[in-house]
Amino acid sequence: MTSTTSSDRSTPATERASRAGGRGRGRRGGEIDEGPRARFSELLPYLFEHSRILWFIIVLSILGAGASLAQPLLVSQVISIVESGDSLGTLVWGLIGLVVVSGLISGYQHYLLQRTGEGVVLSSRRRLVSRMLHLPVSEFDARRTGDLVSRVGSDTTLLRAVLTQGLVEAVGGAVTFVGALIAMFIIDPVLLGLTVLVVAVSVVTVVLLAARIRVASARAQKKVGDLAASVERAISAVRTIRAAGATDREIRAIEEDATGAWRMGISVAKISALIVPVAGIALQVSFLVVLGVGGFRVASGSITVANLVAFILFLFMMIMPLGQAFGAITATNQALGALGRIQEIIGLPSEDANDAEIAASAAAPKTPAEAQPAIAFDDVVFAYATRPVADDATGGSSDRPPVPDVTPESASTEKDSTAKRMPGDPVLRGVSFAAERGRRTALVGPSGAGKSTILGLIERFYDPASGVVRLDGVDVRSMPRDELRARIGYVEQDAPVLAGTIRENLLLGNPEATDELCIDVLHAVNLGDVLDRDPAGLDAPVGEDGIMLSGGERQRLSIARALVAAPPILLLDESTSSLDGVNEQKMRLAIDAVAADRTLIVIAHRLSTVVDSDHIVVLEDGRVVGSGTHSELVESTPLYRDLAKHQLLV
Ligand SMILES: Nc1ncnc2c1ncn2[C@@H]1O[C@H](COP(=O)(O)OP(=O)(O)OP(=O)(O)O)[C@@H](O)[C@H]1O
Repeated sequence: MTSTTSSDRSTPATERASRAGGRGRGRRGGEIDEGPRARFSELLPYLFEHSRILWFIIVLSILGAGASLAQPLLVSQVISIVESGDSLGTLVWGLIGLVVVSGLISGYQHYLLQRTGEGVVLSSRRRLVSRMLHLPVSEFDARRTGDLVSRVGSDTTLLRAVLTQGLVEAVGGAVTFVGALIAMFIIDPVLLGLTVLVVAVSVVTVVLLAARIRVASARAQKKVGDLAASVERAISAVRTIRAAGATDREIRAIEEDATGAWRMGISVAKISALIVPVAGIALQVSFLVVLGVGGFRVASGSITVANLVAFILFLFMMIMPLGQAFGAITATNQALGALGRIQEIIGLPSEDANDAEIAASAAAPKTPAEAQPAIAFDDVVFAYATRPVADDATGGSSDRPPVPDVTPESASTEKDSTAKRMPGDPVLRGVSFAAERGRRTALVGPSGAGKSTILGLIERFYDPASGVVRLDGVDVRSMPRDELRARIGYVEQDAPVLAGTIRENLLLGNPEATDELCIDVLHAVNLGDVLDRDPAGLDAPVGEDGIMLSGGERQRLSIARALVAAPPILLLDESTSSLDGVNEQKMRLAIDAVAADRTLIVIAHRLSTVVDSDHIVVLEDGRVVGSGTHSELVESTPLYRDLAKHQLLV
């Protein structure tokens, strides 16, 4: 493992790189692109999921439109009857009834739309989260956690607006619009001609502005992602930041991101502020034109007063849906901006996308499983994929991270072990070793030698560029990942304790585990006393990141979590953090208990943990430079001898 802090460990490589280069994109003035964009057709599947209810809402809005359209006709009749001095009879009641019915329809429709909007948000979140948690681990190396969280929390909510702010209502609005247009044509085609002229100008303006809304909205969402990433970074490292006296600097940096988000939000607001009054202005200008010209036409006897009133009411009805349509255009464009960010993740291949292909090319076992070591590495070469920081800086691109072109030849090129490794250079360069079944194998070597990477390849977080990793003689690439991982317990270096209770942590890998098993395992790793501390026992909370436990307890709880699943093979990446004598002793006893009946591969930073291992593999700069028992290695391997000397073991 590299000597990073635990908070660094949990943050992707490109973020670390971008921090080093000046804290990322928001700071590099001017280079903001609008990121991924979605097409309208990509939005449709989300709407089609609710097609039944949407059809029902459309029918309701057509009914509502009919009820609204009937009102001016009734009003016109009322005026004519009043003018002729006849009795109004039931006409007024009919009018009142119509107003009530259209109010009820619109209220119910509004509720259904909100509900369906929430449904769209829910399904987009489901798809996004399900894909996100199945992405290859390398994707998380290259993306910012806060930005991913913001896609789930914030971008998805913009999809709701498509429904609640118009798209479906616009369908009913279209009926009202067309109905009003026809009625106005019948009443007075000349007045209608003038009205259409005014309205056409406003429609063209809105269409031109709409495209800019989408771009501005996508930028705004991306800025919100930046903000979330910065906040996540500051909160996850809050202690380090406080201790370093960097709180105010972090606040300023976050404020910069918040201001960036605000600025983009203002851009959206400015464009929509242009769109919203366009409908109002269209209404006012057409109203004035109709009133002025209509007055003349009434005076000249071309139309009656009752018809002019009906025309004006229809005019309102025609303009109102236009406002809805403008709202729908704005909301849809905003949603498409957000959908681009959602689809970017959903469109990424999942971890197991190419598994069938890879499995077909995997090496077949040559000897029966029983005769094979539990884990074997055969001339394994591996390099981490590189992704330019700029990509991350634009919120990540949908391109796959470039896979480095590593060949066994390039990997075996003799290199000074002190030479600086460049991104994309192999981290493992022809590693071969075997971990025998039921034995304890230790991996030791300087920081950055590639020890944790080896465990990552066993778990298939990554696949080798060449060479084979075998489990019981079978190429791990030919096994379903679930099956592979079910046979292996993995305790990461500084393994995270999940916020929640002790029980929730223990049941992570085995939800069926009984309380007895959990308690036994806690005792096995010397954690029995945490149960006595809180009357809640297994249900005692551990705090965010296990903050209510000591460093040593957190490590042992992580081991206990792996043990509850009773894996035949356990990979243990010992923490680099120093433990006091008592804790180290407890840790050693825990490892002994763990090793008793299973294959254990342990990465040891303290040689004292591994001197009595059955087999020790010494790594340096991605190569195996020695293997054997402690006493053999002290004799045969200078690097091991030095390490042992440093740690006062010889
Ligand atoms: N996710 C990653 N993306 C890119 N490079 C990585 C990643 N993880 C590790 N590396 C690099 O690979 C090299 C080997 O790292 P690894 O963590 O395997 O070393 P290690 O021997 O376990 O170190 P340590 O003893 O400090 O934990 C290091 O140079 C490290 O910077």
